[in-house]
Amino acid sequence: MRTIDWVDGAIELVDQTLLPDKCVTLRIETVGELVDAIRRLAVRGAPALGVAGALGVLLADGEPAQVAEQIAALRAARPTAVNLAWGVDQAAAQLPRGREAVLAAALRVRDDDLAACRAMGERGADLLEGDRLRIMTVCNTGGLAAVERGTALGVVQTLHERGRLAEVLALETRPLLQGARLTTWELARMGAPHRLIADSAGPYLLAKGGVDAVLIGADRIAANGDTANKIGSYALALGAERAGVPFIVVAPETTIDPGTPSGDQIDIEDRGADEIVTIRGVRLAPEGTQALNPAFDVTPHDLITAIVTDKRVIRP
Ligand SMILES: CSC[C@H]1O[C@H](OP(=O)(O)O)[C@H](O)[C@@H]1O
Repeated sequence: MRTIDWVDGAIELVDQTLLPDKCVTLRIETVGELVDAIRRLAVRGAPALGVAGALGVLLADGEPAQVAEQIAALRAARPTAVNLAWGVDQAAAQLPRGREAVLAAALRVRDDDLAACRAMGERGADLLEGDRLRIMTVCNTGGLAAVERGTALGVVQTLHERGRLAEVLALETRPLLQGARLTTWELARMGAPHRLIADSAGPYLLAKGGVDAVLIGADRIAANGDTANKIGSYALALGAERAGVPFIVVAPETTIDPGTPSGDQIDIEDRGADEIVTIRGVRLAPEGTQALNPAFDVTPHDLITAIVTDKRVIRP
């Protein structure tokens, strides 16, 4: 199943806001529809956003000034994952050469992601030692965060295919519950053993000794290795460091941003109070309760054991 693809002149993508209850494919035909899908996380995950950005350039239409405005809006739809802007730029750079050149560039971004995810799965599984591995992970980093297979959960899938996976402990990942809704759905489809845990249980279970490695994805890796990822990643990194458990980031080379010197310069998306004080439209906190909602945090490079990409393993 492909999370996102170019089909008969439009983007088709799985609407992840409806999972795990319904698997619905949306047909996206305008930049406005795509920006909306990105903003409400119908399509999400750094690699998938890179592909969405590249394919989205093909949807831009009108006078040159209108095309430029649409491309700028697409590029800025979410700030933290470097892949979105990178994907837009890969395709937009070909606009002077015509639509066929843009299409070729966008399809190359898609096809490169397919190859990258398979390579990361192999490289990550090769890096880990042991035949009955217990893996902890946060958010969703499977095929739903890419075109297929994904990053950290792609390593899990490869471990499972090799018969080396004992269990996955998946953090539910408040507030949008990518772990509870999406990672469990993907692990069940794989037939991989797993249990869901509350986010705050992660560091405690690491301290208890039930985890062989923490595998996470990334939205932007700064030049010094500081890594922005879903909120809760930093807490796991602290817990892993204290427990002596390897903390491994799995991300394609396209998530590394040499233009950002360190984690301090990464723009962390704040998604507003509603996602914190309500859940699926039901209010959790008293009317008028204020909230802080950083969607990502930054793990300093010195808490990261290794970064596995499609081309190499990077150690501090
Ligand atoms: C494979 S990278 C996926 C990455 O994106 C997620 O964020 P979001 O669900 O808000 O797009 C999370 O940070 C994952 O690690």
